[in-house]
Amino acid sequence: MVTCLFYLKKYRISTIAAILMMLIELSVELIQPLIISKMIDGGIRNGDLSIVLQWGGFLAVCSIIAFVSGILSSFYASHVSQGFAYDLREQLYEKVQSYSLSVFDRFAASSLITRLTNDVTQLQNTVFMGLRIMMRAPLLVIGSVVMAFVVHAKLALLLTLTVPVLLIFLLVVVKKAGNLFRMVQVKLDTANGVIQENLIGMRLIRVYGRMKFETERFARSSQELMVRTITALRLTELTMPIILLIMNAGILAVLWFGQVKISLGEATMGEVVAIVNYSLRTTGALSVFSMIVVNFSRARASAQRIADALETDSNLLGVTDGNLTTYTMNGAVTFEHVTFQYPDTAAAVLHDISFETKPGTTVAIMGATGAGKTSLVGLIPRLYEQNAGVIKIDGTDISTLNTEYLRDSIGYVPQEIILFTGTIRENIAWGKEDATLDEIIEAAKLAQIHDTIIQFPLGYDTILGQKGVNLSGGQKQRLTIARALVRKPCILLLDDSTSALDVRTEASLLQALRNISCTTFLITQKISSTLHADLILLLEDGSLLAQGSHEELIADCALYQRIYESQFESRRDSHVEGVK
Ligand SMILES: Nc1ncnc2c1ncn2[C@@H]1O[C@H](COP(=O)(O)OP(=O)(O)OP(=O)(O)O)[C@@H](O)[C@H]1O
Repeated sequence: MVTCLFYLKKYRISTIAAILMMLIELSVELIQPLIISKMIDGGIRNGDLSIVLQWGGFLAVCSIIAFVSGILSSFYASHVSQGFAYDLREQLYEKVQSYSLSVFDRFAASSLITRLTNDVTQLQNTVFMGLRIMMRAPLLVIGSVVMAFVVHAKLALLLTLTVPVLLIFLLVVVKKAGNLFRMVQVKLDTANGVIQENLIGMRLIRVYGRMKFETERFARSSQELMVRTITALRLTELTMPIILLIMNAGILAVLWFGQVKISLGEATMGEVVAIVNYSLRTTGALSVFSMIVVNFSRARASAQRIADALETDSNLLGVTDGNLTTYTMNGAVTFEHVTFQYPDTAAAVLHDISFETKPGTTVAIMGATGAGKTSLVGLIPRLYEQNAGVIKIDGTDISTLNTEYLRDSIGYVPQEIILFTGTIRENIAWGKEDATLDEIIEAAKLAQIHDTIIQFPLGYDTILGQKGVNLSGGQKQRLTIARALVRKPCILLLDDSTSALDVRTEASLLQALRNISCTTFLITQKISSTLHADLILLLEDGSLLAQGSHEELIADCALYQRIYESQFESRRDSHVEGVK
C-alpha cells in the first residue's frame, strides 16, 4: 500500500485542497445541529420569529458553503485519483517492459493485464473515496462526538460508549475481507487468462469444434470468480446492519435518558434534539464505513499485487549491462562451453555448447523439438544469461557489451509471428523507428515479400489486421523477416521463420541473405535449408551432437543421415507419385 501511495506525492497540493474543502464542508455540517438547537430553544420555544429568521439565515448560508466546498472537494479528489492512477499504470507498464524474460515468465500475462487495469482502478476508486468519504467519515464521527460533548456531556457519554465496540468490529472485518478479496483478484486473473486464450485461439477452437468445451471452461472460471466475490461481499454486507443495530441502541439510550433529563430540568429539548442529530450523523458516517470496508479491503489486496509487480527485481538472472557501447561489429559468434538452465527448470537445457562462426556466414541449427534450439539463440541477444561458459562476438565477451548496443546489432525473428495493427510499412519500420521508405523496400525485397506487397492496391500502405488484409502464414513470416532486416543487423536470428515458405522462396531468401554481410542463425527442420549452410549445429537433448557442413555431417553423423534420408525419400516419393 505504501509503495502505491508514494505516487500521490506529486498531487499533494490538490490533495491538500480536496481535504481542506472537505474539512470546510464537514465543519459546516457539524455546526448545523447546534444552530437548529439554538433555533428551537431561543426562537421556536419562546415564539420569537426574529431569532428563528436570524438562525435560519445563518443555516442557509452554512448550507451554501457546504454545497460549494463539497463540489470543490470532489473536483480536486477526482483530479488526484485520475492522475494518481495514470502515473501508477504508466510506472507499472514501464516496469513490466523492463522485466527480463525470466521475470516475465514468472507472471502470467493475464495477471499482469489485471494488475494494470482492474487493480489500478480499484486503487483509483479508493483514493477518490479516501479524499471524499474515507477521511470525512471518521472525522464526522469524531466531530459529532466532540460537538455532542459540547452540547451535553452526560448524554454524549452514551454515544461514546458505542464507538470502540464499532471500531474493533470494523478492524476484524477489514482484515478478513482483505484476504477474501485477494482471492477474488486471483480468480479474476484466471478468468482473464481463459478469455485471452480463447480470443487468441479462436481459429483453432472453431476448427476443432471446441466451442462448447471452451464456453464451459469460461463458465467454470467465471462461476469461481462469482462465488469468491459473493463470499467476500457477504462478509462486508454484514457490517452495515451490525453498525446500524449498535448505533440505534445508542440513539434509543439518548432518547430515553434525554426525556428523563428534560423532566428533571437538567437538559433542554434543543440539547436532546442536537445530541440525537449528532447520533444520526455518526450513524450515517459509520454506515458509510461498510462501503469503505469493502473498498479498502479490495484496495489493500490490489495494492499488494501492484507492489509485488513494481518491487520485483526486473533482472533475476542478473543480466548486467557492459560498458562497451560501440565498435565495428563483424558478427563472428563463438560459444565456449556454454551451459544454460532456466530459473524454474530442474536441469540445464543446454550443456557445454562450443562452436565458432565466421562473419557473414549461415549457421543452421537442427534438432528435435525441445532440443534447446530457441534457448541457444536467445542467449546471443542476452534474453537470458548462461550459467557457465562464455559467448563472444568478434572475440569480445558479450557481457562486456552494452545490452542496448548489442541488441541494436541483432535482427531477431521469433517462432511466434507477431504483427501489429497498422500498415505494412509501419510493421516493417517497427524494426527501425527512423527507417526511410527506401530502406523498408530494400528490406522487403531481401525478405522476398516486395512483389507480394506491391500487388495490394495500397502497396506499403495496406492496413493489416482486423480492419485490413489478412496475409498467409508464409507472407507473415517474410514480413517479420523484413522487419528484422530493416535494422541492417550484423547478426540475424531466424527461429523457424522459414517453415511456411515453399522450397523455391526459401532458397531465394537464403541466397539474398548470403549476399549481405550478416551472420544468420537459422533454426530449421528442413534439410533443404541446411544444404548450403556454412555450419550446421545438430542438437540433441541440449547437447551439441555434431557440427560441420552438410557434406561433413552426411559423412559422419548417423542422425543427420537419417534426417536427410527421411526428407529426401519423402520428397522423391512425392515426386514419383506426381509423375505417375
Ligand atoms: N521460458 C522457459 N522456462 C523454462 N523452461 C523453458 C522455457 N523455454 C523453454 N524451456 C524448456 O527448455 C527446453 C528447450 O526448449 P527450446 O524452446 O529451446 O527447444 P527448441 O529446440 O527450440 O524446441 P522447438 O523446436 O519445439 O521450438 C525444453 O525442455 C523447454 O521445456
